[in-house]
Amino acid sequence: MQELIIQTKNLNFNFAQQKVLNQLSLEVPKGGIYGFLGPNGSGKTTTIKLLLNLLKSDEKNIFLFGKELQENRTEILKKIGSLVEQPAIYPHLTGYENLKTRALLLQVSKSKINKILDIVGLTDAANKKSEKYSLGMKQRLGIGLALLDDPELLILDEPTNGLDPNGIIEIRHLIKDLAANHQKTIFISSHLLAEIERIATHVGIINKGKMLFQGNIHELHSLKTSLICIETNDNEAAQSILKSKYPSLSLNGHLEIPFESLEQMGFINHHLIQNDLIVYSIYKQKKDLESLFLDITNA
Ligand SMILES: Nc1ncnc2c1ncn2[C@@H]1O[C@H](COP(=O)(O)OP(=O)(O)OP(=O)(O)O)[C@@H](O)[C@H]1O
Repeated sequence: MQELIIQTKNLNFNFAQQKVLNQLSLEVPKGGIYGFLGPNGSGKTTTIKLLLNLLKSDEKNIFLFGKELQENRTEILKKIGSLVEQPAIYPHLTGYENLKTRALLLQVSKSKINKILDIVGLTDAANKKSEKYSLGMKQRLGIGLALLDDPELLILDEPTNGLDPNGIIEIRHLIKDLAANHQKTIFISSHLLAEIERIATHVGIINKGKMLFQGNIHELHSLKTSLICIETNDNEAAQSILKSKYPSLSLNGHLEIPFESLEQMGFINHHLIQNDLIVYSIYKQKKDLESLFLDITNA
């Protein structure tokens, strides 16, 4: 079995009377990029704060690097770099100076700074005041600060929030590079399925504090059912012709029928033509993850 870097076992958490996390069991394997997906208010930040011991759970059911968090707090937290909400950056200092200040605090050698600037793509902007940085550059500096102590695990809370497309692409490349070339395990939260789909090796989907799906990205993809989309010269007539054989058929501008086989597509095409309809198009379409996510979260 794969080594788990983060594991929670039926984690619960309340804010006053509000149940925010409900029996949440996370399993984050070593070396992966785990996308933690959920709509706003679903409990992602609360989970992250619990993992970082910024919030405390009474239950001893959070394990990092195979050890219980409360009893091994110092040892565990030393191996984690994080970016939660805004990066803690001094705006009047340059990128280099921000890293140097943190390096002094952590007693990390200054020689690491240039390497980190290179990893996060800020070498050219190293001597620019960080207040002049774009939001994406600030996020990358924040990740650079989190990397200073060479953590094994990086926890990033919605790092692409508010970024322009270019900024999002740069963070995406950085995260992939950190996992592939720097042996980091990365836990990243997001409310954007398309974003997570592009980078994650594993996915957990939560809603209202409950885990709805957890698995690797291939398992998520295989959940997607394909549809046959059909356009004809008279979709309503086509609907009544096909309805008895395909009761789950739906009409959304075009006809949609769950895909079974290529033979089935051929049969439908033939059947419609035999009934004097003109078939403009008939094609197989994979249900996109966005609609899958809606299906799961509305379940
Ligand atoms: N300090 C707090 N006191 C009381 N309730 C809180 C507190 N922090 C969060 N909550 C509530 O807990 C629930 C989960 O919030 P959380 O921030 O964990 O969600 P999230 O998935 O990270 O959402 P977002 O993407 O909007 O940050 C929400 O209903 C929120 O209002």
